[in-house]
Amino acid sequence: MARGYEVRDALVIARMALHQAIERAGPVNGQRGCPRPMGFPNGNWPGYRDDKLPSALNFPSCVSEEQPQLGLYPIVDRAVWLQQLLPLGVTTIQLRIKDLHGDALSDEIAEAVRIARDHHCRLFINDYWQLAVEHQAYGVHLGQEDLESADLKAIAAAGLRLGVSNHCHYELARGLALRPSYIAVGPTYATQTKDMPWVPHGLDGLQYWTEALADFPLVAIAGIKDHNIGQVSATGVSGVAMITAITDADDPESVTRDLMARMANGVHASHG
Ligand SMILES: Cc1ncc(COP(=O)(O)OP(=O)(O)O)c(N)n1
Ligand SMILES: Cc1ncsc1CCOP(=O)(O)O
Repeated sequence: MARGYEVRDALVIARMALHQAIERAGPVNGQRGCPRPMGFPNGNWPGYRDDKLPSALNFPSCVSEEQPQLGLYPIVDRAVWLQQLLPLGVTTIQLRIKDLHGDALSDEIAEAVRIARDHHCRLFINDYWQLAVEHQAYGVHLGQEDLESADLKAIAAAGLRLGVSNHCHYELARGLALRPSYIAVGPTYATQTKDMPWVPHGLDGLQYWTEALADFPLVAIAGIKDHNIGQVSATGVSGVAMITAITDADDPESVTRDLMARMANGVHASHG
């Protein structure tokens, strides 16, 4: 807490530190049981039990030998974007609709699922998990506050993948307990696209998450653009999610090609 963490984060970090110290404890100078000096804990996540959430549902993996990374992960609000972006080689995309209801919403999701299937693209539906299940989308993306209202068991039983948003140690302990298919962490940088009451983690923060969450495909989000995607990618994240860098571009197709190239080349291309 002296470092400015909230109480819940501080408790998670303290548990990680304690368990990591115990795990690393060993003979020092012939004396047994002395904890080895260590820095900030980057593993030994505490098990988190929440009466309102099921645990360890083991959602299917979203990476495979053929598609080992999530890659560039555009987030769009209409199926027509999939028609435009998937032929370019985008292999992961999210449909995040905030302004449709009823049949219009359902039709838009059905259309996106159809296009994604034709292109063998991993389509995650934001929030609308029932419609994602109904139309057999590839996966669902949920925020922390959505986790309690969604029927996570039904999503898992239908074989859909799950991605979860996380912003801090406490949320990660909670999110990890579900064994989701990927873990999104952010904000990496400041963004105007969504109100975020969190201090941006920056590249150092993101690098820390990649070490602390080495077993999970990680997705970075917020404020990621052409000038920083190379460095973001070089931290070792599996996916790089973005909205406005693509959707506000004058030429979204050319920008998407450029972003994919910069991602593939890692930090080298970001200086180009
Ligand atoms: C990849 C990815 N990461 C984070 C979010 C944000 O999701 P959520 O917290 O549910 O907020 P809204 O998107 O519903 O505003 C995301 N959609 N995708
Ligand atoms: C939906 C969402 N969740 C966390 S940040 C964000 C918006 C990211 O948008 P941008 O890529 O334009 O910064």
